[in-house]
Amino acid sequence: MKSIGVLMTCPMHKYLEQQLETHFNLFKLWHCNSSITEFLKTHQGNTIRAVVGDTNIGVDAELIASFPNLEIVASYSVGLDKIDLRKCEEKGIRVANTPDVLTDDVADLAIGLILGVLRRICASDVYVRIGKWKDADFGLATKFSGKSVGIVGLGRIGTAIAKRAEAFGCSISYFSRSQKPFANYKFYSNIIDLATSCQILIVACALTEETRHIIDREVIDALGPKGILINIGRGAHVDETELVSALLEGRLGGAGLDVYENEPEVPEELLGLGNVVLQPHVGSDTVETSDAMADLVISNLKAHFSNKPLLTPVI
Ligand SMILES: O=CC(=O)O
Repeated sequence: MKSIGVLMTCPMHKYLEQQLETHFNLFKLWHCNSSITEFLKTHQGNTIRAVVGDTNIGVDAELIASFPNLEIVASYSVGLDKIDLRKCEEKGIRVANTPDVLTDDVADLAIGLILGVLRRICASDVYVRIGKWKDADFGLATKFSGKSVGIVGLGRIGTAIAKRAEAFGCSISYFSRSQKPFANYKFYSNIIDLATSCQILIVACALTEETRHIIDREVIDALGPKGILINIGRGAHVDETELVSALLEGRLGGAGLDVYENEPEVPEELLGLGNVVLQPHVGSDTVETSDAMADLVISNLKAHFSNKPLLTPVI
């Protein structure tokens, strides 16, 4: 497979890069200023038969049109929102992603964010480091155990979060397109009702046209001044302007965010808020999971180019 041209859209995990270099003829788009036009000045477009993208730079219509021999997109992500799936389907391009291997990590981080916001872990860490403990006790935080948790999207990650929250004695309810027969949790067909009924609302669904800004002013107000919003999905699930004003005006109790609408930009106003915990889109970024995701990308590519079924096919 050493002669098969594979294009990486941006730097990802070093191990993935090494593996791609070992098994394929790897091209790196960022060596051409991340510009396809630049790339095509020095390389033949028809050498590329596979593209590996991620949550930063995926595979859009321009890229698809530039590589006439493109056969497969193997995304180093579970999320598919940066891939033009319709175009891929139209052109008969296969698509694979990295589900399952990252579920635990993302669910762990969701719980970490809840604890971070409610127990004020980041603020109290700073309190100790800057020597304030010597002057006075830190003060009280908010209990997590036993709270009511609402989950938007009860897929693999949503279910893993639910299981973890159950272990904290939380009552679980969820909103999704349809009721899940396997789940023993209360189902809401209306997200406003879910937000009204829970204390912590967690966004864990895929980003699609239907779920863009699913967390709008109405949902935020339904969650209310004591409610906590956790987002480990995508920034665009939340109307960020509304989120910021709700936090500034005290209409929302707090937020734990791993994702933002214009990453890596984070609204300035959030940086000064003590009831907010911010992470730089690292839900699946552990050594173990990143290696497993990379292995899955390689296995999908090898399967495709050996005419075997993809391990985690999307299309
Ligand atoms: O956000 C992370 C992913 O989609 O894998």
